[in-house]
Amino acid sequence: MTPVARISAAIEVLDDIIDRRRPAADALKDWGLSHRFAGSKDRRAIGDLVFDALRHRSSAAFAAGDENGRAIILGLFRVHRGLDVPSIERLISGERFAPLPLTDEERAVLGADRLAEAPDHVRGDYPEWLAEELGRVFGEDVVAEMQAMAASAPLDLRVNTLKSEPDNAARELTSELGRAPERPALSPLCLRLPLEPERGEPHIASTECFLKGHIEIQDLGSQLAAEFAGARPGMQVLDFCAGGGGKTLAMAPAMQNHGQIFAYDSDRRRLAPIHDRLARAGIRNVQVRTPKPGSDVLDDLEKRMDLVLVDAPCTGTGTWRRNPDAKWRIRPGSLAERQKDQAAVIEAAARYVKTGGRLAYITCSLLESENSDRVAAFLADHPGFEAVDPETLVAAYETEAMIETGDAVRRLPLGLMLTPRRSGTDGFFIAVLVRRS
Ligand SMILES: C[S@@+](CC[C@H](N)C(=O)[O-])C[C@H]1O[C@@H](n2cnc3c(N)ncnc32)[C@H](O)[C@@H]1O
Repeated sequence: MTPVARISAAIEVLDDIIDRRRPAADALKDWGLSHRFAGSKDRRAIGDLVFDALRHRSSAAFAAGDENGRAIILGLFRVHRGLDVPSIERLISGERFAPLPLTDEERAVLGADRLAEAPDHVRGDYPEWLAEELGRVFGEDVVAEMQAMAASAPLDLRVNTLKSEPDNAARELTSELGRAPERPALSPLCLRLPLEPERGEPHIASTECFLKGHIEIQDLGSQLAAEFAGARPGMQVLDFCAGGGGKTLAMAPAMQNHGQIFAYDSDRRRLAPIHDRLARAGIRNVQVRTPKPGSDVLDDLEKRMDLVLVDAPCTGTGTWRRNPDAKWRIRPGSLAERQKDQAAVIEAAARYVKTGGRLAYITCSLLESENSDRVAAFLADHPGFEAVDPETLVAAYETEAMIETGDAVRRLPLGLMLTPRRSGTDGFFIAVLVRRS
C-alpha cells in the first residue's frame, strides 16, 4: 500500500471506532480481515496512525473542527506532526486511494490554529467528565500532565537479578537487538527501549536474554511500585491480586529467593501465566495459591504476613499511553464499580497482615477517588492501621537503590504518585500502611 492509502485506511478504521463505538483492536482486526492484500508493514503503519490519532483525539478534532476520522487525522497532522496546511494538501492529494483533497472550509479551520483557545480537557486530551477528578490531583499542571500521558510509551524491561545483572543484560540485549537500551536514572534495574516507529516494537519475548530469564517486560512505574512496597529477604509476603505475576516477579529478586511469597488472585485464569514466568525467572520462593470453589486457600495466612500487596483492580487511567482507546471508553459507571472492588479488596486483604506488618495499596490510576480516598476510607474504619509517611518510603528506596529521585516521585499526603511527566513512567499510586494493633 502507498503511504497515502494507509492514511485512507486509518480514517476508515477511526470512523468504525467512533460511529460504532468499537474497541480499536477489534476495528483494526476486522479491517485486516476484509483487506487481506495489506501486508504486515501496512497493518502496523495503519495501527500506529490509528493509535496516535486516539492519543490526541480531542485536540486533533478541535483543531480540524469536526469529530470524524478524517478530521482527527487532519488535526493530528496539523497539531501533533507539525505539518502546515500546504504540506497536508500535498500529503493527501493526487494519488489513487488518497483521501479527498481539502475543502475550503477545512483549509480555513486547519489554518486558524484554534487550539490555544480550547478548554483544558481538549488541550490535554482527556474526557471532559474526568476534568474535575484530574484537576483535583494535578491542579494547574493538569494540561501538561495529561499531554505527557498522551505521548507514546517506551518499552521498559526489568533486569532479573536472580539470573543476571544490569550491565551484562544491557550488553546481551545490545548484541541481540543491534541497539543499546537506555538506562533511566530512577532505577538501576531498568533497561529502556524508546519507540522507533520505523522499526516497530522489538520482539523481546523471542530474545535469548528474555528466554533465559535475564529480563522481564515491565513498565518502570510498576517496577518502582513493587520496590516501594518494601519486600525484603526473609519476609512472608502475600501478593493478593497477583494477576499474571508482574509484582511477584519483581519482589522475589528483591527477597533474593529468601522468605516466601504467596501469589493469589480471585481469577484463576489471570493467575495462569505465572507458573511459566516463575520458572523462567528461576524463582523458588513463591507458592501460587489458586482459588478453589468452596475452599479458602488463604486460611492459614491470617495475621501472619509481614507484607500484603494489594495491586488493586482499577480504571487503568495511568496506562493511557499504552492504551489510548481506553481513555475514550471509560464511563462513570465503571469508575464506580472499580471503587467498590477496591474497598472490598483492601478490606479482604487486611486480615492477613500481622501486627507490625505492612499493607501496600497500589493502583495504575491517576484518580484520587481510586487512590487516596480509598486509603482514607480504609484508615477511618481501621484505627489499628496507619499510613507510612511518603517521604519515608522514598528515603528507603533511595538508600536501597543508591540513587536520588529528586522531584520524580510526587508525595501526596497518604502515598506516592508516579506519572509520565514526572517520572517517565506509567501513572501509579502507592500507599503503605502499617498495622499497629
Ligand atoms: C491490576 S491487576 C493485577 C496485576 C498484577 N499484580 C501484575 O503486576 O501483573 C488486578 C487484579 O486483581 C484481581 N482481583 C480483583 N478482585 C479481586 C479480589 N476480590 N480478590 C483478589 N484478587 C482480585 C483481578 O483478577 C486482577 O488480576
